[in-house]
Amino acid sequence: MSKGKVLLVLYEGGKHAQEQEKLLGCIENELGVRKFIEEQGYELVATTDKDPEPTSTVDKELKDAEIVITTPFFPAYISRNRIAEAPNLKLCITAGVGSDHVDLEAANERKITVTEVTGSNVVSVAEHVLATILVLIRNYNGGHQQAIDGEWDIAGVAKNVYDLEDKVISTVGAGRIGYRVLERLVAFNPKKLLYYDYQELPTEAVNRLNAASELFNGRGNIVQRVEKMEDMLAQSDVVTINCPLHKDSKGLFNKQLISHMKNGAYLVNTARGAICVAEDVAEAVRSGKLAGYGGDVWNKQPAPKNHPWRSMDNKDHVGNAMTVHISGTSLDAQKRYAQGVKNILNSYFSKKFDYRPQDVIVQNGTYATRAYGQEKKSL
Ligand SMILES: NC(=O)C1=CN([C@@H]2O[C@H](COP(=O)(O)OP(=O)(O)OC[C@H]3O[C@@H](n4cnc5c(N)ncnc54)[C@H](O)[C@@H]3O)[C@@H](O)[C@H]2O)C=CC1
Repeated sequence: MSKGKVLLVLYEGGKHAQEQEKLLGCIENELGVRKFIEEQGYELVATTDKDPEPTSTVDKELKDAEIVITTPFFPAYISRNRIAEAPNLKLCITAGVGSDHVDLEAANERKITVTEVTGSNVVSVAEHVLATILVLIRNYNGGHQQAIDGEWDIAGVAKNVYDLEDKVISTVGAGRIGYRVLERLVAFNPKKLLYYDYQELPTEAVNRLNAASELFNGRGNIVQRVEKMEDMLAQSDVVTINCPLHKDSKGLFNKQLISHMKNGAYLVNTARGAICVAEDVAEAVRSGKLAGYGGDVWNKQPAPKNHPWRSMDNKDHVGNAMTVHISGTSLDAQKRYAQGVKNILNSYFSKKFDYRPQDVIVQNGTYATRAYGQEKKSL
């Protein structure tokens, strides 16, 4: 019987892979799973060659791969066409969180299991959200640029510097990351913390945030769920997006929705680039409608050199806080999701299929989570 094949698609580490052995998420270090996979009698094929369909190495190897491991940081799109050309495919594993690069409907039709390492990088992302908000509202880039350019124009920087304290901050999506963002924001004494999510936060989770704000800031009752997105946006100084990419959230933040935001608000997106319409966001920053946009996710990754978010800025050149897709791949997160991938592989190889319930996105032809759209029913 021929060996089963595991296909692993990761980004290139180059010299960094030698310099930093903790960089498990790059192709050279292969999440540290090669020995384990080969001990199970499987073949491991690792590649960075994921585009274009249908002539890439990914396409060639999918023809007989049983398992495919991909990562959101360098997404190999497991499209409907690729699934159709992968007759042996049984399991997709996301090394990280967010499996929108897999066509979940097509996976369900084939009863392919799609898993991810839920929670492995939610703190990492929440910290990056806070950092991005602060870079923007503190006009950090403006001050730093002056410092390294030998300038000293205080007014030129201060005119775009605000405190986060006493502001209204909202999250689109109050799941594992969205909630951790709200937790961390309490320390900044916000006026209100709003969320928009078709899944309501448990009462105890809301009470916990309000109690913390009462304890630290002397003001409780700051958390509110807003039923209508536009109402939330109209009162928010800062909006952070923390929902998955699916058919209802794709292109959600377009010119029309952005028009409901406060003039001079900040928008932070560490969820998925395609939740925002790239050119509409760039135009909102250029026009000053948005005081700034920041995040680490792009609608195409790697982002082309001429992507509008690489050059967009406002008249004071302080409206852009973009980074490449790194928030969920800190070295701490890589250690967690590499271990999580190994645990999922073990559940598969052992034929127990005893995956952690929270790691399963789709299985046996149905959704195992409600996070990918309101109408999705849990198992
Ligand atoms: N930048 C990065 O490195 C990372 C990005 N992510 C992204 O963040 C997303 C969220 O991650 P988690 O919080 O762990 O997921 P989660 O599943 O715990 O929470 C997502 C929440 O969004 C809600 N939601 C779904 N569609 C919505 C919509 N249209 N409007 C409002 N809320 C909606 C769901 O009901 C759920 O409560 C992931 O799907 C992924 O795309 C996750 C990890 C790393």
